[in-house]
Amino acid sequence: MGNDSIIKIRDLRTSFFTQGMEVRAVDGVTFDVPKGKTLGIVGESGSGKSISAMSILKLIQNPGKIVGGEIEFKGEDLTNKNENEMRKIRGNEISMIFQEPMTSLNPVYTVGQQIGESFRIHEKVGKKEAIAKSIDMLKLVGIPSPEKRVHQYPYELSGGMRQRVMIAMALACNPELLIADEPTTALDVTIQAQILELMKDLQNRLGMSIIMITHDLGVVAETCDYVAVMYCGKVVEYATVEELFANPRHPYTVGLLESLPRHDVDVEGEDLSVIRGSVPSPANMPTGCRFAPRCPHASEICNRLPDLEEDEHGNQIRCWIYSDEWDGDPEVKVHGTRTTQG
Ligand SMILES: Nc1ncnc2c1ncn2[C@@H]1O[C@H](COP(=O)(O)OP(=O)(O)OP(=O)(O)O)[C@@H](O)[C@H]1O
Ligand code: NI
Repeated sequence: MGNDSIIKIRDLRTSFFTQGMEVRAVDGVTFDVPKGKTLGIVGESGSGKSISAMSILKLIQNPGKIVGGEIEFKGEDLTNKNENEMRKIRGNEISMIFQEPMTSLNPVYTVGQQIGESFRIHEKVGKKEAIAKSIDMLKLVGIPSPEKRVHQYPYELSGGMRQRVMIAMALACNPELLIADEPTTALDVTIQAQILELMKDLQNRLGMSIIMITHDLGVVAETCDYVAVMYCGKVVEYATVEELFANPRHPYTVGLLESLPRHDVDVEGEDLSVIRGSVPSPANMPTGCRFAPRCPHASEICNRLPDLEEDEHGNQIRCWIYSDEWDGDPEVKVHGTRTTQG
């Protein structure tokens, strides 16, 4: 990967300090986003996906704090930048789409004022030109009658329209990196498919890189080139989307895939295989592999924390099974970590 990455995250750590305790929301996260590609970040609720994204933009607020690591964007470490420098990067070189469009759009400004603000700040254009450019953006994201819509307020639009406006805002500055945090979760499936299609199309035309945060593996399969699987603030597996689905290595990834409803087999009356147990609480975090208490293959060595190691395919896996030191069932190493026949 290396040099053709738009952003390289190295050992990123973000913690919240509450009630005399350190909650390590992001606990040593490492990943790259190759230029012009889409990286999906998946994982159960609370695994640190959104906090990772907010850390990249340095939007973490008290009692949260980035406590370590590097965020190398176009060769520069963002962790060293001050608020002024970050403001020039946000909504310019890197922009973000948040999950809930209604809370991210300002109810007292028109669509055009909000999209246009980006042009006025970053390109220093006048009011009229900003509106004209906003209309172009609305066209780009497929909003009908943009000349009318540009003067409307957020409450006058449907949920799908508002999410398109959010995308238009995020794209107004022609960002090199777009971070989309569950951009379609709140929308119905038809609109969801349209929005994802639109993002892909815009990526092809504008050449931007995307970080797509989702817990929907269907969305990942449709939109991503690479995937980082997160568990308890750590990346446990990083692979191309093809490899991840065809050849998942980490037992947690396998569990996620096995918990997907399958359309090819009749599962009626059968329990869907879901990962046993639940995510450990921050106060009770295992010191070894975070997934060990839920892992069907856990062995003695899993009491130690495994590193994220690259294998011969360039995939990265944080699991002892794939190391020379593996002391558990040797069969697992040979036949993989699947618990059911695939
Ligand atoms: N304001 C806060 N104060 C204390 N802890 C926080 C705060 N915000 C987040 N956390 C901690 O960070 C962890 C990761 O949160 P994050 O929002 O990144 O999860 P996520 O993977 O995006 O989950 P979801 O899929 O539900 O959006 C949480 O489990 C929580 O322990
Ligand atoms: Ni989140």
